[in-house]
Amino acid sequence: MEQTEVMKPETLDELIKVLHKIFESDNINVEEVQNIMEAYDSNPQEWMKFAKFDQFRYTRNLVDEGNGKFNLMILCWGEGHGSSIHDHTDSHCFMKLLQGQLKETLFEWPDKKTCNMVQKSQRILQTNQCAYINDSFGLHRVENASHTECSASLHLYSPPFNTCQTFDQRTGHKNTVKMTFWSKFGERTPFAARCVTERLFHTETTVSQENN
Ligand SMILES: N[C@@H](CS(=O)O)C(=O)O
Ligand SMILES: [Fe+2]
Repeated sequence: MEQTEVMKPETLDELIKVLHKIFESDNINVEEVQNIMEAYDSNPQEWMKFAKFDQFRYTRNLVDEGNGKFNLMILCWGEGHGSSIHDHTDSHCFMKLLQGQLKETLFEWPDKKTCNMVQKSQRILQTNQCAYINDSFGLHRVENASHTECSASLHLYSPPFNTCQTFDQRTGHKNTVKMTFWSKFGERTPFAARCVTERLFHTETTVSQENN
């Protein structure tokens, strides 16, 4: 696949511009995106306005809607926060560490008969590193294992999605989960809107609304 020369985005804005350009095409070169995201040296001054933490759970903060081609967001992980085991709804998922470390544990899809969840591998992602996953790699869980430091990561999902499946590690049972934003473009998502969404999802479907 054709790859434009690997350039180093000097700022987050520049990175976003390059990503827009790359995703104009329908053929995505995963390595190219990964390289470009990794080449950006995280500068907290540039992304601080998006990074809104919660005391209890990791938060998802929308940064850019990528002309409908991708969603770019900053996830904020307090000490000990983590996600459930989940899939990525047939999308590309790039995850670049902006601050701190994150532990990523990879799992096989549960066995159809036994429902067993098998752990494949585990790694620690360091600041500025960019990981990649899609459903063909399996499932993962991400955790900030630190008890003293928070972490922040920049995620790009293409195409964008707002539900995924989570899996119980012991039983392999899955749940469909709606994924919401804690903030959008630096502004906290209105409380009323969040409540309405929650009510709709709890009464009209059985989809639970939470981070995964
Ligand atoms: N995929 C997760 C974050 S992570 O644990 O990879 C999310 O978008 O909330
Ligand atoms: Fe994920």
